[in-house]
Amino acid sequence: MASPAGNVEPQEPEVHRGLAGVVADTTAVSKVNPATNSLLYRGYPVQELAEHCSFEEVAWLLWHGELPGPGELDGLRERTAAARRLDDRVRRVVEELPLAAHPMAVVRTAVSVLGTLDPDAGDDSPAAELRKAERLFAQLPAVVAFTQRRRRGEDPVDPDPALDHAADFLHQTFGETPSAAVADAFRISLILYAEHSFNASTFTARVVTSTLSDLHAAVTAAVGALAGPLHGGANEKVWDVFAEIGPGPGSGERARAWVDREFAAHHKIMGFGHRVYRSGDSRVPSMEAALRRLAADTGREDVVTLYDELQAAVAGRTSVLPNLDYPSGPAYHLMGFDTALFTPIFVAARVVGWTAHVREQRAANSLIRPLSAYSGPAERHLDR
Ligand SMILES: CC(=O)SCCNC(=O)CCNC(=O)[C@H](O)C(C)(C)COP(=O)(O)OP(=O)(O)OC[C@H]1O[C@@H](n2cnc3c(N)ncnc32)[C@H](O)[C@@H]1OP(=O)(O)O
Ligand SMILES: O=C([O-])CC(=O)C(=O)O
Repeated sequence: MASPAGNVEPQEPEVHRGLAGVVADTTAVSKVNPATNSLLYRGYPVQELAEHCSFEEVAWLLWHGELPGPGELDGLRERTAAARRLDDRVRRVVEELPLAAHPMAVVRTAVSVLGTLDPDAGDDSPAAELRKAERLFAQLPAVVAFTQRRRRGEDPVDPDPALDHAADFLHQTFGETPSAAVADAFRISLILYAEHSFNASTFTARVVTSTLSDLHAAVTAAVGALAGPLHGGANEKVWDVFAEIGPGPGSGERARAWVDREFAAHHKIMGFGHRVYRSGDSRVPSMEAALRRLAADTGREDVVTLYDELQAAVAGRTSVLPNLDYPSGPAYHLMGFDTALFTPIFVAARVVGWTAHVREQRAANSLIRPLSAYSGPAERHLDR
C-alpha cells in the first residue's frame, strides 16, 4: 500500500496461530477428511483395516504404501519378533529412573537410549531408517510392559515370538495370553492410533527430521509432543474423569453434576473436541464398538453406562463431539492397564505413523522454518 508521500508501507503479515488451517506440505501417508468424516491410510479406510488386518500388516502399509505380500509379512513378523526383547542396558537405565516418573518420560528416555544402541546409529539411509523403524516398533511394547510391571513390583516377562505383535504386547504386560475380546480390542486400538496426518506429534517428528537429524531424535521429540493433555495425554485424563465420577448406580446424576461444574469453571472436557474434525472423529465408532464388546466380556456394563451418560451430559452443553481418546481411555482400563500407561500405548502405535512421516520427509526434504510476526518492543539502545 502506498502512503501519501508515495512510500510503500510494510504489510502486516497474516498470522495463523497454532498453524490452524495452514497446509504445510503434502503427504501420501494418510488423508483426514472432515467433510466426509473419513480417515484413509494410504487410500484404505481405517475402519476396514481395523476390522480385517493385523497391526503388522498396517505397519507395512504405512511404511511402504502397499499391503504386504505373504513373504513380506512373514519377513516382517520374523524380524520384529526376534527384536522384541528389551536390551539389558535399556532395562538398567529404566531401573535407575524414579518409580514416580511418569511413564511417558520413561518411554521418551528409553527411545533416546535405544537410539544410541541401534546397530544402524549414524546411518540415515532409507534402508537403515526402515530397519530402525522396525526395531523401535518391535521394542516399544517391551518398554511399556516393563514400565507397568516395574510400577507393580513385578518381574519382566519375556516376549513370546509365537504370538503376534498386539497379543504379545498384552502377554509381556500381564504375563498371560489375553482373551480374544481383549486381544481384538487392543489390536483395533493400535490400528486406529497408528497414524493421523500432520497432528502435533507427527509434525514435531517432521520438524526434527527436516534438520536432517536422526530417526530416534525425531521419535523422542514426538513422544514429548504426544504427552500433553491436549494431544495423546487426553486418554489418561478421560479415565481420571471416569474414576472421579465413579461408574455404578447413580452415575448419570453424578456425570451431569460433574459436567455442570466443569462448564461453570470453563474447563475443556478431556476426550472431546478436535482441531480438524468438526462433525465427529472418524475413528470413534470402531473404538466405541470394541469398548462395548470389551465391557460385555469383562462384565463391566457400568463403564459403558457411564460412557453414554457422560457423553449425553456433554452433548447437553456443547456441540463438541468425542475424539478417539474418549472410548480408548475406558477400553485400556478394562484391559487392565494402569492409567499412566495409556499414552505410552499410544506411542507404541503412533511410532508407525511417525516413522512413515520421517521417511517421507527425508525423501523430499525442505527445512521447516516458519516466520513470526514480531510483537516485542520497538528497536531501542542501551543507555551506556
Ligand atoms: C488423539 C488426539 O490428540 S485428539 C485430541 C485430544 N485432546 C483432548 O481431548 C483435549 C480436549 N480438547 C481440546 O482441548 C480441544 O478440543 C483441542 C485442543 C483438541 C482442539 O482445540 P482447537 O482446535 O484449538 O479448538 P478450540 O480450543 O479453539 O475450541 C473451539 C471451541 O470449541 C470449544 N471446545 C473445544 N474442545 C472442547 C472441550 N474438550 N470441551 C469443551 N469445549 C471445547 C472451545 O471452548 C471453543 O469454544 P468457543 O469458540 O466458544 O470459545
Ligand atoms: O490429528 C490430531 O490433531 C490429533 C489426533 O487425533 C491424532 O493425532 O490422532
